[in-house]
Amino acid sequence: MGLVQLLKSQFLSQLIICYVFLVSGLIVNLLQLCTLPLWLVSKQLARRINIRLGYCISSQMVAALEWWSGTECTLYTDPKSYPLYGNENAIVVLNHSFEIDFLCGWTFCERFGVLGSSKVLAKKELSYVPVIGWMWYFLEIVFCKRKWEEDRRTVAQSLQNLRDYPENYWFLLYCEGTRLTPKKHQISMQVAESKGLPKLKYHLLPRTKGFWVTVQNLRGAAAAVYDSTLNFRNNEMPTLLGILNGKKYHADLYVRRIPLELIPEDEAECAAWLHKLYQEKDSFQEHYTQTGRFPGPIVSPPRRPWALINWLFWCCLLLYLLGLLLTQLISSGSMLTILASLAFCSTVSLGVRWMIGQTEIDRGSSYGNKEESVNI
Ligand SMILES: CC/C=C\C/C=C\C/C=C\C/C=C\C/C=C\C/C=C\CCC(=O)SCCNC(=O)CCNC(=O)[C@H](O)C(C)(C)COP(=O)(O)OP(=O)(O)OC[C@H]1O[C@@H](n2cnc3c(N)ncnc32)[C@H](O)[C@@H]1OP(=O)(O)O
Ligand SMILES: CCCCCCCCCCCCCCCC(=O)OC[C@@H](O)COP(=O)(O)O
Repeated sequence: MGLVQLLKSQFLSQLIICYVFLVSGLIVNLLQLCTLPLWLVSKQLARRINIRLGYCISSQMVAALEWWSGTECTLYTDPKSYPLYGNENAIVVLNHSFEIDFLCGWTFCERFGVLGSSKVLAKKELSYVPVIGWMWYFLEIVFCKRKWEEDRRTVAQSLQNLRDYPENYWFLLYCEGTRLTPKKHQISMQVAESKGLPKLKYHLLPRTKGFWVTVQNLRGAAAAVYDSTLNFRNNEMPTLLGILNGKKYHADLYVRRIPLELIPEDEAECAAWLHKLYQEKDSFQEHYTQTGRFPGPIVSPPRRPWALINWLFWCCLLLYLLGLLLTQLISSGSMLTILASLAFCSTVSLGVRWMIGQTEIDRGSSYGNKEESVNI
């Protein structure tokens, strides 16, 4: 193990990264709160400011993936579609199989300049996660309870609000609705069987209602669906803790651009279209397993320096302030202050560990896990 790798694997290095993320994140959340009065005066200006503030948070995680862990992200796509990426609104359909799939998604957003404005249909529980969840309120992320009776109206309304969004965005949909586990897969395939649908080997059966409502409400605002299939080399199952440890992974993403006009308007036809899409995605994963690559040419966008620059800025600022604080603390010699500081460090460490837990499949929800949810 080299010296740099040893440094990356140290608890102290990781504690510093977490401290910078948490404190800068809370500062940004506070600044976002301050933009509230601006929404009444100029909604579009408030949105543009929040896009940049949001970038300060999400790009730190991207920088950790790209620059700290050195993870490589390869894009397989049609070179004719490539110039459109980042220059139009799009609905992204991505497989939900990995703990850091969202982070790889963010990395591609960063490389095409839409990280600050990127959107997702997220479970409501994530809105309570400090920093990320709070940031999402101001970025008009669409939350759902994964209960269609309650979601159909709120999700449609939130999507309508995005129609006049001032900057290009990608709207991410994990149509499976939850991360893949063997048990969820087994139950999901029972549902597929009961519906007379072919079984999927690598995906859960997609939930079609969210996709249909998204396509219908963003028709005319989004130009295309980006069908995206992600996998990692060497059968790796990457984790956020691995990234913080400086472990390098290699992500491969296969993207097909499908113009929105090609997607049926009728709900049942749209559902059938999505099921067919997932059967195709399954065949791409099979191809990847057999050959170690996706079909088509590689057109990879390079890393940009902005995420790293933002991260270095926050590190310098917050480590300087921490240094000042520690100097005062040591010179004061007060046992109480020293104990209070140790308590602060433990809180930061436990707080971020809890947030990382949100990304862990083993601690995932029971959604899609219960036999009673199968309508056979
Ligand atoms: C060039 C580069 C291109 C791309 C780069 C890639 C990506 C970058 C893009 C953007 C990045 C942006 C942000 C990323 C950052 C962070 C994101 C992090 C996480 C957030 C993700 C989540 O929170 S996922 C969870 C929430 N989302 C969803 O659930 C979406 C999918 N769900 C739906 O659409 C649902 O329909 C719903 C949520 C709208 C409603 O839920 P409900 O449970 O009520 O669903 P349904 O009514 O659809 O379900 C009932 C039907 O399902 C059948 N059923 C029952 N049991 C099962 C089962 N176990 N499996 C499958 N199906 C089941 C049942 O029979 C019903 O069938 P019907 O025929 O009646 O429909
Ligand atoms: C600089 C790096 C510092 C790292 C600090 C850690 C920050 C943690 C950020 C938490 C972000 C939370 C995003 C989680 C996304 C996710 O994957 O959610 C799962 C849901 O889709 C489905 O949930 P489930 O039904 O449980 O499978």
